[in-house]
Amino acid sequence: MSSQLFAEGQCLTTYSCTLENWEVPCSLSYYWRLLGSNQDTLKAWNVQKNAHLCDHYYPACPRPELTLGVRKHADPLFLTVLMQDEIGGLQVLHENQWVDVPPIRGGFVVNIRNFLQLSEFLSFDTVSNDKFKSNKHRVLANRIGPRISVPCFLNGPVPSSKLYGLIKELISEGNPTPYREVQLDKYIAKFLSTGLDEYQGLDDYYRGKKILQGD
Ligand SMILES: O=C(O)CCC(=O)C(=O)O
Ligand SMILES: [Fe+2]
Repeated sequence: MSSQLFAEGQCLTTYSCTLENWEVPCSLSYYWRLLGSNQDTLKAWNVQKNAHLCDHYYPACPRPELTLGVRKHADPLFLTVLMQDEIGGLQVLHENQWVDVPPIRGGFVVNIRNFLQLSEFLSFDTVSNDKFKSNKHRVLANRIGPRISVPCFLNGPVPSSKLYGLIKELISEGNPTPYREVQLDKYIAKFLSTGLDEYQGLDDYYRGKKILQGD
């Protein structure tokens, strides 16, 4: 029987309370501190305000070799905190190899998402950037199932035509960003209208490259 974790009554309630009390205030502040930015910018971007929980339900698959649970992708906005059940199947792309992310009871997976990578580009040199990058991941289909996972997406600002990218106090002449500013509504529209594994994320905003249609 799968998903014992989620069958234990209070699990989701506990999870969302934990996120509310711990994750949102702490983990984002932590990344923000690593950026060298102050908490006012974090508040100004409303990163902590716009989070949602999502349930993924992966039925048992009789021919897992023919398909995937979720195709390769990087999450688009700030941070994802994910609780997965004991079935497993999540993999992360590391040095061109797919590496299993085994479920750890009571543990969360934290994915850096593209927007946090963009912010990070504003504050560190290229070497540091490589350490603090949004990751590509996927989920394998499994004969055993169902598998359940519950990501909490910390989305940051509500999509609008406002431009994001430069954390002004972190920019200096010797530390320019390779990315143009991002208009969040266009960025999200492109994410939603593109196949997960075709989605180029921040590549569209890399300076010198042709950007979105109509830009
Ligand atoms: O189900 C999982 O473990 C990961 C799902 C995922 O990658 C996502 O929701 O963005
Ligand atoms: Fe994801």
